[in-house]
Amino acid sequence: MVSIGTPLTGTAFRVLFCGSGELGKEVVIELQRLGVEVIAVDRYAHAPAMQVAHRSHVINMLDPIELRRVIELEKPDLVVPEIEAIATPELVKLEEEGVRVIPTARAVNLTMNREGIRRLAAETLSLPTSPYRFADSLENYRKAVAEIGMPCVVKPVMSSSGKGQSTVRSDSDIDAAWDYSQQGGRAGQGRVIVEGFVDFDYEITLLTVRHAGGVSFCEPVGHIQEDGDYRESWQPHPMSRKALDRAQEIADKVTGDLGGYGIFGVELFVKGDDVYFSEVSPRPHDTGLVTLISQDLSEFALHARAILGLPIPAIRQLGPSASAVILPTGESRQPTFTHIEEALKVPDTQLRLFGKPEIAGRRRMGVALAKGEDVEHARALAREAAAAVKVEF
Ligand SMILES: Nc1ncnc2c1ncn2[C@@H]1O[C@H](COP(=O)(O)OP(=O)(O)OP(=O)(O)O)[C@@H](O)[C@H]1O
Ligand SMILES: NCC(=O)N[C@@H]1O[C@H](COP(=O)([O-])[O-])[C@@H](O)[C@H]1O
Ligand SMILES: [Mg+2]
Repeated sequence: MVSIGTPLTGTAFRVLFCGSGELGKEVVIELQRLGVEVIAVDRYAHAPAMQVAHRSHVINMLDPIELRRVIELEKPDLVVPEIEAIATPELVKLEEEGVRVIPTARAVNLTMNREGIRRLAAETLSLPTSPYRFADSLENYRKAVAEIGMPCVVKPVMSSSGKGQSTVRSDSDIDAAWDYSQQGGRAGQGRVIVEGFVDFDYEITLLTVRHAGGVSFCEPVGHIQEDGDYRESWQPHPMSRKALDRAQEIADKVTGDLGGYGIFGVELFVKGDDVYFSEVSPRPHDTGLVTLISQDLSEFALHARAILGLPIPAIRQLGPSASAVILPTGESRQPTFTHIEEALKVPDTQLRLFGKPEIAGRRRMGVALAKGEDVEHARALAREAAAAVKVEF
């Protein structure tokens, strides 16, 4: 039996977030609705999820000592990783000592490093992936590129949202891609993955939720990425029965191995009826922001329910829907958003402004959401709404 006490008292059910960005913010809101006490942690103050949590801590989450200190101080019922950049081996130790990590410390540790999850998927679970090599010196990297062939995609093993990622199309790109990867990694320099370029027809995120009642899949989320970072997503993405079956099989296998309760974003490339595993987030996925408008239970609500051990008897898809990011470039510690009236004048359009306290360069600050007559219509409305919002620095 699940029991939830009263926040800020001795009976509270307490959840601690490692990472407090826009994805965590929506999960925190869902947990608040269920009367859960929430503690938000991140590397900087006033992060989005901190603004809706009961309290927060600012620490270097890559430092195992600081991470342990905060978890031992707060003694949460659940620790919910929200980003990859955490001292995950320390979470493995803490789990052995009885701390509950969502979905499992092993899942979080394996997926924070591309090498862990890629070897698990391709070598242990025999799932189809792009060909790949790992390298940690310029010399080995050049060898890896020669073996994989061009075009190929180079990524730091520890990075996300496309940071440090580039595609090598000709000899003249080779050294530049290495240099770029050495600047873009999040935790330490060096190791990269070189992946054969998959010439896919389309790519999807298959949101997969593992919960007390079993495994449920959301309708496939289609998306477009630029520079390795998401720009637009939509749901449902049309797929052949065969490709969808294959996608669900892959998602079931990989999330089954990672284990635990929660939502997973399984990233897949599809060519004809062939499906290739790319990577998986053991947490809500940015492309899944579309579910804020496209489903009765968003991926964030599903995560909240699953981690609490609550039932998910059905997930209702509400029709063709899309999201488009608000991704300005500028410098400010107090950006202002205007022309919001423009963005919201169309029926079935919504906006999320994340409330990030600073922008230095390019940063995702919000997202526009829309429903339409079909996916193309919804995409056009979401793009228009996102473009209408002006940011003043
Ligand atoms: N091997 C590949 N072949 C073709 N395209 C690729 C390949 N690897 C990555 N891409 C493209 O780059 C995008 C980002 O790649 P990937 O998901 O590995 O990066 P990421 O930094 O983990 O991004 P995120 O954190 O947003 O998931 C993919 O969604 C896809 O569009
Ligand atoms: N693809 C992963 C992803 O979208 N993660 C989301 O972005 C935040 C970091 O944003 P920031 O870089 O603007 O601080 C993370 O905290 C998470 O919510
Ligand atoms: Mg990805």
